[in-house]
Amino acid sequence: MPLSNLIASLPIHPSKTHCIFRLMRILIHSGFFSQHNVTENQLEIEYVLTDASMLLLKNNPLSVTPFLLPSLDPILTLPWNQFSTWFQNGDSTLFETEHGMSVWDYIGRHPEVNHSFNDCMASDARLVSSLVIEKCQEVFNGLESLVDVGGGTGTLAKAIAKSFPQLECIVFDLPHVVDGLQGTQNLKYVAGDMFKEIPSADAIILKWVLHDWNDEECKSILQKCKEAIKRAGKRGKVIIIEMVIDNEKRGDEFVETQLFFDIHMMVLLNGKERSRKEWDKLISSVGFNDYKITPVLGLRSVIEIYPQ
Ligand SMILES: C[S@@+](CC[C@H](N)C(=O)[O-])C[C@H]1O[C@@H](n2cnc3c(N)ncnc32)[C@H](O)[C@@H]1O
Ligand SMILES: O=c1cc(-c2ccc(O)cc2)oc2c(O)c(O)ccc12
Repeated sequence: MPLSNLIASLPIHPSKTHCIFRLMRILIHSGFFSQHNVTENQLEIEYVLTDASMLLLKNNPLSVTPFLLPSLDPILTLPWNQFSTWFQNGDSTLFETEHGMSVWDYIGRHPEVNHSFNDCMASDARLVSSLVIEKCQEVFNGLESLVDVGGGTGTLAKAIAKSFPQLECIVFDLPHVVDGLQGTQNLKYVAGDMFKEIPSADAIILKWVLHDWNDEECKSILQKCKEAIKRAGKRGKVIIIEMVIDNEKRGDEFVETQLFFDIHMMVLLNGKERSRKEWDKLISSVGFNDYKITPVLGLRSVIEIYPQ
């Protein structure tokens, strides 16, 4: 779209029209638009969407807007003002300093936030599911049963159950997340607490769960996963979908986004993004002796871990 059309189609005051060129200039610089033509006349500059901005379109089924918009909610932005207080008190997160309780208690007590959080996660899971199914088919070969632990409202498990109809899938999450949700022929919902007991299966999937917790909590979750796959009788595995911070192999902007997400986890959830070395230490500390990292999901990787 030429700048002249863009200005004409926006409901802005005439005194502000010159600001659109400057806004578009920084959006080009940050990769959300590119310039289609070369011209000396600003009003004739034509802008086109990039891969990044395509993901923000409302009518794109893989749109990430439902994930990004809640991030601007004051419930999530106000805790960022608490760094100074938080560094001097004993609270485990800045979220707790701001709201007086953990994210999980807050979500459990506010149904509208529970709803928006689950939508946010479902939006991310839609994008990741399409990539996992397209690029990681072999991860699911030979499996008969799978539990998506902390699987939210089941977006990822539903996509896997549909693509692999021989696979019996369970979405396991807290009662306020899964109660009342309807399963399908090869997918059911089970409510419970992953720190107590996880249903048995050949494989456990943990997408965006471990980065919510500290190392000790992750060890307890992985221990419960190990017991669950042992009870199923086969060798089994745990499939983790998370970031692997790898400064040596990745570009600066890529690592910067991962490091920023790490601070997001510090603000909200006493969790963290882990480097290759930290994953290695965590995985081996729970007696998983073999693992494979496949970095095919943009900022995230598929990490398959196997018990002894
Ligand atoms: C960040 S969300 C990830 C959701 C989903 N895996 C995804 O990536 O879209 C973490 C999930 O863990 C669940 N969770 C938190 N504590 C849990 C517990 N003790 N037992 C089971 N699930 C839990 C939350 O309810 C939430 O759905
Ligand atoms: O990006 C997020 C946001 C949240 C979140 C949203 C709404 C709330 O009231 C609290 C937290 O939680 C996240 C999360 O648990 C995660 O694993 C990744 C990203 C986010």
